[in-house]
Amino acid sequence: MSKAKKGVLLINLGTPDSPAVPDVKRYLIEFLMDGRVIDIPAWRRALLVRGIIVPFRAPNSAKVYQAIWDSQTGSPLLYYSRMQRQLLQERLGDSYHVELAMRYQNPSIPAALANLKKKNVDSIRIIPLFPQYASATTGSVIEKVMEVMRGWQTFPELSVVNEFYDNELMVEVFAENAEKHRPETYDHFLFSYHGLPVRQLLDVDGTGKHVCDQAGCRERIDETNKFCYVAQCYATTRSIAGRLGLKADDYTVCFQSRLGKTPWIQPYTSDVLKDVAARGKKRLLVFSPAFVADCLETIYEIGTEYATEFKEFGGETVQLVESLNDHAKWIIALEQMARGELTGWPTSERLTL
Ligand SMILES: C=CC1=C(C)c2cc3[nH]c(cc4nc(cc5[nH]c(cc1n2)c(C)c5CCC(=O)O)C(CCC(=O)O)=C4C)c(C)c3C=C
Ligand SMILES: [Fe+2]
Ligand SMILES: [Fe+2]
Repeated sequence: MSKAKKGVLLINLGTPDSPAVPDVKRYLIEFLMDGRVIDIPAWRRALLVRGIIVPFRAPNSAKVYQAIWDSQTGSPLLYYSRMQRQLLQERLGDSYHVELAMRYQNPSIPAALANLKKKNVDSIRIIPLFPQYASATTGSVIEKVMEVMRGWQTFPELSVVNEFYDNELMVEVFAENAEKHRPETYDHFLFSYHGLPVRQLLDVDGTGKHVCDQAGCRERIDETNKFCYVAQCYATTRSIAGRLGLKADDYTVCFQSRLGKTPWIQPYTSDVLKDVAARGKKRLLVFSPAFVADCLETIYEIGTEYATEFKEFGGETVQLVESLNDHAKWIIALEQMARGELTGWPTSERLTL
């Protein structure tokens, strides 16, 4: 008789099945029809997404996906995610079964959960692959898992790693990857996180009125703002900057990938690029610690688009710091999360950063 196993489910955001326009359209529709991503009434979302955003955006997105798509390995996000799953399975050994899913498209969450069910696992540890908690990412993953499992008759023990923004090994890998580029040869550092509409943060403290600048989210993280994406992004930044010995003046935190006209978290990366170029900075080293794998947002948006913009503003170089990808220490961090050695809940000591 085979022995009982523990289940682990890694979940990242998702990528199209191919960079062809119909596949990119299907991906964008599933992604942007998620009410946690475009958080407006369903009928308005349907009109906006199906009638305006997807028809206009898909051809251009497809071109960008074609630019980053590898002829052998396909989407970088899926390639590194598969590698992370494989390496984690090797570290955990036979008593664990590790599945990978994407919130949108494939491999799907229903398929991964069906595999775990077939294995009759004792427990499932869900690890959304987003260091900082956001309703649009981790929240959406949790909601989808709940929706799929609703019909199950028996439930294994369930747990979720909500966030790992202050994971020491993660910080160490970003710092080591930066050191390969000789940070002393750069004159400024950016920490560019994926942005969010500001209204998606209003309820992070349960008041419905949260305002990051009043709550001090850029300066500290504590019991009052522990679920705030902005507070977690700044906390990650302080940890990486501290590990590299950077002073507050040496770096700027910014937020990229704005979509639509509503206010998103500021400062926007484009504005910061303009500002630092105007201050005479020529060489930028850019961290992207909202992602655990290189993807369209790092390789193309930072490595190509922002690099071009910075040159137009008078700068010279934008160097992206490689993401966690298949780094051995990152796989150990995943192993610790999978084994429950790190719950993802910050302890009181870790809260005072
Ligand atoms: C921290 C992770 C992410 C957050 C937060 C997030 C929010 C968010 N994203 C969009 C719209 C788009 N994002 C797109 C790509 C994309 N986004 C993330 C991660 C986060 N998104 C990743 C990892 C990727 C890349 C996937 C890949 O295949 O490499 C895209 C698609 C590409 C494009 O057309 O630009 C869109 C659209 C919104 C609206 C949002 C918050 C509400
Ligand atoms: Fe995104
Ligand atoms: Fe905040």
